[in-house]
Amino acid sequence: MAHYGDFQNAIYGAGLRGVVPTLPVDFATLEQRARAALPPAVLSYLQGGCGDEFTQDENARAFRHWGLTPRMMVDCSRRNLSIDLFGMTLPTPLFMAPVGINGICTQDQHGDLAAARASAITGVPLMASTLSNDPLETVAETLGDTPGFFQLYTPKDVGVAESLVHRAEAAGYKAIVVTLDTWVTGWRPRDLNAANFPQLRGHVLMNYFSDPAFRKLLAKPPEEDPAAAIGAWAATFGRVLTWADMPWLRSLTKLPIVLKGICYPDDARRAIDEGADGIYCSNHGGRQANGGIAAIDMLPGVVAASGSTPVLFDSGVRSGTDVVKALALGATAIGVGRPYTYGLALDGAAGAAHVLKCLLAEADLLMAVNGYPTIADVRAAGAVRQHP
Ligand SMILES: Cc1cc2nc3c(=O)[nH]c(=O)nc-3n(C[C@H](O)[C@H](O)[C@H](O)COP(=O)(O)O)c2cc1C
Ligand SMILES: O=C(O)C(=O)c1ccccc1
Repeated sequence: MAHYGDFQNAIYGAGLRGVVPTLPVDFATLEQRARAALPPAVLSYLQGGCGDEFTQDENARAFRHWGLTPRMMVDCSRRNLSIDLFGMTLPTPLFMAPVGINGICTQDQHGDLAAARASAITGVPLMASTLSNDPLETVAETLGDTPGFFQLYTPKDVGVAESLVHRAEAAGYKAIVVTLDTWVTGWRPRDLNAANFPQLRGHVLMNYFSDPAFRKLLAKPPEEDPAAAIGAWAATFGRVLTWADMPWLRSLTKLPIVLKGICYPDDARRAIDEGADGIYCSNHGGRQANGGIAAIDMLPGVVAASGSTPVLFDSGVRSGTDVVKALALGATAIGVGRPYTYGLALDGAAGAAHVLKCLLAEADLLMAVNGYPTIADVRAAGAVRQHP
């Protein structure tokens, strides 16, 4: 039986033939390489966060104060990393978080398709962002047999919102993930100092420009008057959602609805009462609000409040060890953002797939050494808060 950890043997084996990995296997070196390779405007948008980036830094740092407990004399010669989510069995708990700038992270400007190919290669689901350089239908086709999820930025215009959801359902996505924390952009000094916001330069707006309901809002098609189309996008981009919108959202689709950005137990309980099928505990990687608590420290409370409803998690996951820790704290599935996008920027689909394989190999080997043959065992072992 093949294991994700076998990637390690493959690397050492290649070393015997004088071949070392083209991309690093750790996040710090990967980020360093991406810093050198990316155009400054893309890098600052991708790497930066809100305010002085306290929350962003805390997201990653806080994983350090959670510790795992090894269990010995357990037969871990076979590991099963699979999880059940929304009636599907997925091979691993990992997924690619929605990153609305994937499109411009590859030189061909089709980074969304490269991310989808990485998903097809690895079996790690992609949560496709509303912000994309390729229409959601083309992204869905590129996923192959790997299930995908669609992340919705809910437009103010009801017709465009409904059209996006219906298109996602028709294209075969398995859930609609509604992002709650980004109807307005957080204060991002790196981008502000460079006066750079990619969407306002016309990037990653193809889901809107290809949408029949959006096109009806325009006097001329986007191909003829891009500036007016960008203006129409900016005008409709961010609907302020409240609980009163839940019946409407529910009425749009039979697909599971996941609410992204829930970090507080009462909000998780309310979301479930209002009909959400999944809770997504995330602080948007520290890009939206500064001054908050690290997302991983909010996870246990959200899990406790969510009962049997699945809890997806992201923000600050940088290694396979982080993946296992988030599982131990009760998350059902773990999203990763910047790390795979750096891989994408450095080597397209192969680069993103490399990053995902490294995360899975490290997680699998940690489970092997620590005596956790399944994800249920990881959860049962839990994680201990060790020091501040
Ligand atoms: C450049 C960039 C663009 C993002 N775009 C979106 C998006 O379009 N939709 C969304 O819901 N979240 C978006 N996010 C947030 C991610 O889905 C995720 O919550 C975050 O990146 C997780 O943190 P990490 O980068 O520390 O892994 C974006 C994040 C980054 C870094
Ligand atoms: O950059 C982001 O994190 C993001 O998702 C976004 C998208 C549109 C407007 C503001 C932020």
